[in-house]
Amino acid sequence: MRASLLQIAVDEGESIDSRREHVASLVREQAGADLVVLPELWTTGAFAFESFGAEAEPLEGPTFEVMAKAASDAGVWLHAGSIPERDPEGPLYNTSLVFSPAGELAVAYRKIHRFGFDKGEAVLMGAGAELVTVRLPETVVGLATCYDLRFPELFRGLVDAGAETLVIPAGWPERRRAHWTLLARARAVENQAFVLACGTAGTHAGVPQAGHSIVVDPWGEVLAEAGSGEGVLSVEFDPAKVGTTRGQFPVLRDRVLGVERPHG
Ligand SMILES: O=C(O)CCC(=O)C(=O)O
Repeated sequence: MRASLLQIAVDEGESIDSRREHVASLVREQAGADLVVLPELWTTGAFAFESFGAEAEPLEGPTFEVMAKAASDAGVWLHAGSIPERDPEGPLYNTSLVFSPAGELAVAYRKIHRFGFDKGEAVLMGAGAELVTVRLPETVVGLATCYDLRFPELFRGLVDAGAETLVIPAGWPERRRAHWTLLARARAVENQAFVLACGTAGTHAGVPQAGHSIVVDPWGEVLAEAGSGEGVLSVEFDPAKVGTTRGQFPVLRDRVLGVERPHG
């Protein structure tokens, strides 16, 4: 299976319409890949809190339309990163969109863990409440977004739902790059799954981004890692390695559930 992670920057001098077209053309250049992945909130920038409200879109808004077409033009599965979604009935959400090679929406995932403690996304957006997986021809993909990476129980839930490949778009800051690579490898090792984590390049809203998109195999080996600048991280991997790793070193089988917590 071949995946391309598009590590793009959010150039504040470029309009969002123009960025959509530019990203769509990068997706089209990946024709021949099986899966293409974009970062988190690449229309606004994950830290451009003040533009979330103004730039939020309905699920089937302009980013949806442009990305659906790009997926079908390229004939690829497209994880189109996330958008600030405006739910007409509720709050904003940080919502990831996955399109099939026919350009149809396969699944949408609303980020469960919002980042910022008492500020930013944590107060401006609602929390998703559902784990989401999607079956591709070669593997079952489990979805998570950026800060979700810090919460292992979410990933264990995805594995229990059948996930073999964990795809994580992000706008992770450079300041905590060491956590990003460490946690990506930890999620791969503990879940015996592939991790495809696509970060953002450059600086937006004054926050330098880590970049360093990374692909890790179920044994924890790094198959590919980007630098900090813009670029395409392309990688070939064998999804069957999940089954062989889980069969030969059956850690997941040894889970002990429901251990009592200490009292007092
Ligand atoms: O957890 C972190 O250090 C970064 C998380 C983040 O930037 C986000 O979720 O947008």
